[in-house]
Amino acid sequence: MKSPNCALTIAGTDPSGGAGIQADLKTFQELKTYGMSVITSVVAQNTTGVKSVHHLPLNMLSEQLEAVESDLPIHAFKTGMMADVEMMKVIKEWIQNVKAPFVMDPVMIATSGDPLINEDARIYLREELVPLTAIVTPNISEAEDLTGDKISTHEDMKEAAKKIVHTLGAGAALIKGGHMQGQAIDYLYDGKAMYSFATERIDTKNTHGTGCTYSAAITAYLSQGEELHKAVEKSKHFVTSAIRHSFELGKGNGPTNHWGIREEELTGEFRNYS
Ligand SMILES: Nc1ncnc2c1ncn2[C@@H]1O[C@H](COP(=O)(O)OP(=O)(O)OP(=O)(O)O)[C@@H](O)[C@H]1O
Ligand SMILES: Cc1ncc(COP(=O)(O)O)c(N)n1
Repeated sequence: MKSPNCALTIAGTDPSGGAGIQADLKTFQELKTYGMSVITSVVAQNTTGVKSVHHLPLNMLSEQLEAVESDLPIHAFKTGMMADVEMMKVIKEWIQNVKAPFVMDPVMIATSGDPLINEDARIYLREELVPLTAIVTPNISEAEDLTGDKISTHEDMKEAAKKIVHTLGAGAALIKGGHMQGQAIDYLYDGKAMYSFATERIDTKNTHGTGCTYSAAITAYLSQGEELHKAVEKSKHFVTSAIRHSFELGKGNGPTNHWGIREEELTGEFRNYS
């Protein structure tokens, strides 16, 4: 059998299975991508919020990265929760030797409102890691944090995407509009063109892990050699299906359904995107 495309996630955990490493691996699997994972922090969390966090020792982080990289191919990788500057320094050093597209989900705050990264780390992430990315995928508040500009309109979202590429040095920026009013519209700017991806807003509170799932899907498609804007288009489709078929599980914001896209294939429910 031919060897598969391989994707790696470097992120924190979610024992309730909807976000973090667990969401990433489920997404890779659904998209026929061999999934690998390096854990940064063990997070005691569920659909209602974060209870406590344990950061792995730095040597365990670098040894996990080395274990994967020295033995298996990495066709694309993503980062999620990286809680402090020391961890980011280890990851940055490792990235210098890896020739694969880097997808950064600049995780700062969980859907529940709990912070997942400290203040110094936000600055390091912006100045040292964003310039290494193929694409960075902030939601509105993360884009505001990265650019220092308030975002109230769709024009503001597009300006933020341009600033993240031209001023901060990202390869591309995808600004996610899940927290805006009206349709769920995301903007992708790759340094040349601006693309928009729009879907209807699904009336649900069960959006735990949408950001993780979306960026993991982009990573999976890039590992398959898909062009960036096509990878985002297909991933938007994937995450929308996951939200549309999300689960009423737990007492808070329930998780998305990583096999939602399969439900739609079965029922022929595909939607169009622009
Ligand atoms: N209710 C919804 N209906 C349809 N699409 C949605 C909805 N909420 C979010 N999305 C979409 O889900 C994706 C994730 O966007 P969002 O802005 O929620 O990211 P995030 O804030 O990182 O995720 P999270 O809310 O899990 O932290 C985007 O494509 C967004 O447009
Ligand atoms: C370990 C970890 N990483 C990221 C998130 C963000 O998840 P969400 O997509 O719900 O904001 C999370 N809750 N936990």
